[in-house]
Order: sequence, then C-alpha cells, then structure tokens
Amino acid sequence: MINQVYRLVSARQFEISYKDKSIISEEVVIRPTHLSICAADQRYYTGTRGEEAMKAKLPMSLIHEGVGEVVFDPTGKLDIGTKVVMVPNAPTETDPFIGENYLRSSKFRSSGYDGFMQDYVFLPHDRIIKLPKDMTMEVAAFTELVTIAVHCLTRFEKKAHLRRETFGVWGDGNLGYIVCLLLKKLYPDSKVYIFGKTGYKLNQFSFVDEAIKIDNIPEDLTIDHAIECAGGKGSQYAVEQIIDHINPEGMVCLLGVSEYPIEVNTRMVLEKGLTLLGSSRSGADDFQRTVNIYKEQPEVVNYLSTLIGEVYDVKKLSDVTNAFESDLSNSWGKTIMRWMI
Ligand SMILES: NC(=O)C1=CN([C@@H]2O[C@H](COP(=O)(O)OP(=O)(O)OC[C@H]3O[C@@H](n4cnc5c(N)ncnc54)[C@H](OP(=O)(O)O)[C@@H]3O)[C@@H](O)[C@H]2O)C=CC1
Ligand SMILES: O=C(CO)[C@H](O)[C@H](O)COP(=O)(O)O
Ligand SMILES: [Zn+2]
Repeated sequence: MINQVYRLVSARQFEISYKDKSIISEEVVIRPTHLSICAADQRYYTGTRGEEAMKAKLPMSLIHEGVGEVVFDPTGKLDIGTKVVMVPNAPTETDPFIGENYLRSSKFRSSGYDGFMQDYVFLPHDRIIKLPKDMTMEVAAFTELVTIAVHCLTRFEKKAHLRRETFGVWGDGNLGYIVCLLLKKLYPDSKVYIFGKTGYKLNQFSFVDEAIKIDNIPEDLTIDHAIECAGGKGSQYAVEQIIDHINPEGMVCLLGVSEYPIEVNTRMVLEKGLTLLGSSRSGADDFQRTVNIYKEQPEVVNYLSTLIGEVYDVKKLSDVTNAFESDLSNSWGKTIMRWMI
C-alpha cells in the first residue's frame, strides 16, 4: 500500500511524501486519531532546535505523542477498532542495565526518525498499549508526556533517600502539572510545592499543598527533593533556586530540555551532597504503567483533562500549520490534532 507521510522539510514548511509499505509483515497497522504537540516538535517546527540538528534530521514527520485505532493486525490478536497508544521509542537491542530509551542505538520518532504524522503507522506489538474503552482520547493523546513523569518518578523511587516529606516542582506548565499530580498520588502524605512564574497557571494546580511564585520564595523554605520541569534558559534559574532551597543529600530530577548548556553551581552540589538525575523519554514499560494508572485511578484522567488546550480537526496540511502556530501563542495546555487527513 502507499502511505502518505507528512514531513517537515524546513522551518514552518510541511510536505507530503509517499512511502510504499507492505502489509504482509508482523506489524500492526494503526490509523492515528489524536495527535498532540510536544515542545520538542515546536523546536523543529520553528527551527529553534539549531541549524545542525535541523540539517541532520529533516525531512522528518513530527509528533511522538499520539493514539489511534487498529485497522489491521496480521496476527489477529487485536480487534479492528481497538484504541491504542503508540510508543515512539524503537529499540534495536536490549541491555540488562541500560533502559531502552537510553540505548544510543534506539530510534525515537520525530527525532531523526519519522513521527506519527502519517496516514497509517506500522508498529510491532510491543510498541502498542491497549487503552481502556471509555478513555477520553484527547487526554490519551498526550499519554507519552505522562509516561515521562512516570519514568522519572520510577527512577527517583529507586535512587533517592527515603525522607520524602516535601517535594518542590519547578515549571508551571504541562509537565510540571503532571509531575505534581503523580507526586500527590504516589506520596499522599508528602507536601508538594509548585514553583512557577504566572498566577493564572499556578491557580490550575488545585491539588498541591502550595503554589509559589519564583520571585516570592520564603528564604527559610526547604524541600527534600526537587523536579525541574522548566526547560530552556528557565532550567538554569530553576536549578539555581533548587540548589538554594533543597536539603542536604536531596535528589534533583532534571526534565527540562535546554538547547544550550546551562550553568550549574557545582560547589553547592558538592557541599550539599546532592544527586542530579537526568531523565529523557520513556519506554514501553512506562506506557503500560501509565495506562494502569488511568485504569486504577480514573480521577487522574479527570485532572489531566485540565491540560486539554485547543483541539483542531486536521483535514489538510494547512490545518497542521494552523495548529502549530496557535500552539505557540497558547500559554496553557496541550494542543491536540484530531487526525482526519
Ligand atoms: N525529559 C524529557 O523526556 C522531556 C522533557 N520535556 C521538556 O520539559 C520542558 C517543559 O515542557 P512543558 O511542560 O510541555 O512546557 P511548558 O512551556 O508548558 O512549561 C514550562 C513552564 O515552566 C515555566 N518556567 C520557565 N522558567 C521557569 C523557572 N525558572 N521556574 C519555574 N517555572 C519556569 C514556563 O513559564 P513561561 O512560559 O512563562 O516562561 C512554563 O510555564 C520542556 O523543555 C520540554 O522540552 C518534555 C517532554 C519530555
Ligand atoms: O520530548 C521529548 C520526549 O517526549 C524529548 O525532549 C525529545 O525526545 C528530545 O528530542 P530532540 O533531541 O529531538 O529534541
Ligand atoms: Zn516530547
């Protein structure tokens, strides 16, 4: 069959390409239904990812957050119409110590390898997770972002010391919201503070113990562990404040992506004996864990629906451009594309 793949060819410029694909294989054919825009896609779309990376990775289909429906399963295991979330990481080997998302040999969709902006996506069974039948698909669309938080907190749980009385989360956006929500679910007896820049965004964090503006942090406030979800240059300011307010031997989980190297006060990292734990992307196990949370704690899905921003019906390529442009000016929530192209 001929599959249409919608690729970014240069900043702000998409083109259609045609790929011949045989359906006589082990792979399941999925029709994407809801796609969600990540900050990483925006860095490619706007060209801010940097000239070198743009040159090396384009042309490339964007989007690594998405769900769809099974249209054909050669093994017959999945019924046609089954709603699934697609795993963007594609490992080519396994390692007993290194996670699939950290293996340098793994491919990641929409980072040098075609993403989900296609008519059909072809995936092996281990890259597909079945969703609950009654799942809100606009929320399911950004499941990959939820898996980032699940992955980070799973690693934190294994590596951090056991005093977890207070957590500080820096970044009053999508990822900060998800991390705070999961922290309150995982550690109901702990205090969770969100640190951000904007009053109306901080007001959305109704479930945290305190929402604090970064220019108004009490000097004597301390936290046991911190999660940085700011990104860009904001990561540097966030890490600076984290180091000031974290207790000795705390863990600083780094999630925000910065295009440029940021400065870190290593003297105080040493003096306080801090651990910096970077996490990037996620693996199939994190997706399964996340879908289990959706099933077992449906109130999490309700809270996540606060993050549904603009929802666009995409029927032609110019609708994709409109969705990306509008996402740039939306200050709260995720932009979702109902994939009807
Ligand atoms: N590690 C990983 O695997 C992943 C990392 N990411 C990265 O995480 C980051 C956050 O993503 P996302 O939540 O979607 O983006 P958002 O833009 O929604 O959130 C970032 C928020 O942090 C705020 N902020 C900026 N500087 C500071 C600061 N010094 N202290 C506190 N808050 C600050 C921003 O405010 P304002 O907009 O006003 O500047 C914004 O509200 C991005 O860099 C993204 O690329 C995303 C997915 C996966
Ligand atoms: O968003 C992400 C995962 O969800 C990562 O930030 C993204 O994969 C980084 O990739 P790139 O190097 O292409 O910017
Ligand atoms: Zn992403």
